[in-house]
Amino acid sequence: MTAALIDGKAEAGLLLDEITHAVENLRAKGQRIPGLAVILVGEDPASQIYVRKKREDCAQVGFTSQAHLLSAQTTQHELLDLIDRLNADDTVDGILVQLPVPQHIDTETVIERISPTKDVDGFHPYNVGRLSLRLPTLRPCTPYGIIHLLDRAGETYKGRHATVVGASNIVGRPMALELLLAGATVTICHRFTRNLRPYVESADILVVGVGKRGIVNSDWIKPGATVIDVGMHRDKSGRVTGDLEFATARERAGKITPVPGGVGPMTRAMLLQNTLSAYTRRQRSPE
Ligand SMILES: Nc1nc2c(c(=O)[nH]1)N[C@@H](CN(C=O)c1ccc(C(=O)N[C@@H](CCC(=O)O)C(=O)O)cc1)CN2
Ligand SMILES: [Mg+2]
Repeated sequence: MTAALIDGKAEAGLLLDEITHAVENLRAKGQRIPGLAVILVGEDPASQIYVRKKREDCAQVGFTSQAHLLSAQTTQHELLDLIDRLNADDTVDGILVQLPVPQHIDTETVIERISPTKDVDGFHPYNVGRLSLRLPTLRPCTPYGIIHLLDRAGETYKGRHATVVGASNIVGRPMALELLLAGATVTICHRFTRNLRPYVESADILVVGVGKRGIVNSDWIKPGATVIDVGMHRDKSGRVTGDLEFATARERAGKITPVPGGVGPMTRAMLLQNTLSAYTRRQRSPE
């Protein structure tokens, strides 16, 4: 069997078209346009590229955007001050701090400073708590994008076993909450899981977001399973690959996301979707 490809790039493009259309409608009615503020601390080259792409995405759909590119020496106090100003700025609907931040800054303190109503990354404990209580509001972009891709691929959840490998705050944990919300029976595997193999072998839906190649063996994939690879690795020649050995995984799976062109583009699209949702909520009930 050769798995059908889940085309994240194409799906993201469709969603961006819908958002563009929504912005055109707002413009036609003379209403305010949604705005995103992106903060980058330091000069990490990959983060610089992601921030630039996020601003290009905003321009494409017609959102306003501001970039705050701060030096690596920025103090936590200065960063929190900026977040306070953006929280109070009525033209800003979404605020995101590109991760990782430098060592001297505490990630959790920064995330908690962002108003939950503007937390378009969906990382604030308020928004993660709401997701865990089946009251999703602003949802972490990568898992939300994966659910979008699974839904569009006709996936069903009730009575199905979903295994999530990796328990990070950005991917694994919220992914498990999303799959639970959708009705799947969910297993989360992490660094203390002794024997990964049986959990992978029994997964109807497998999400791998470990950040390392070779942890999950593609030979373990249940024939016909739906496989989502969240990993992203760049080799010396610049080639981008996922956590899984793709050729073998594709021979076993029923449906599979490629890397690049799977989860990544959908993550970016969901950020815009969240910004539009934050805008709509704030228009309805401004603070
Ligand atoms: N504040 C946040 N920080 C980080 C997040 C996040 O969601 N919010 N996620 C990652 C980085 N990231 C977005 O910020 C991101 C990374 C990669 C892609 C992507 O589209 N990847 C492409 C391949 C890229 C390439 O070819 O260079 C793909 O998979 O097709 C999107 C978003 C950590 N930080
Ligand atoms: Mg830190």
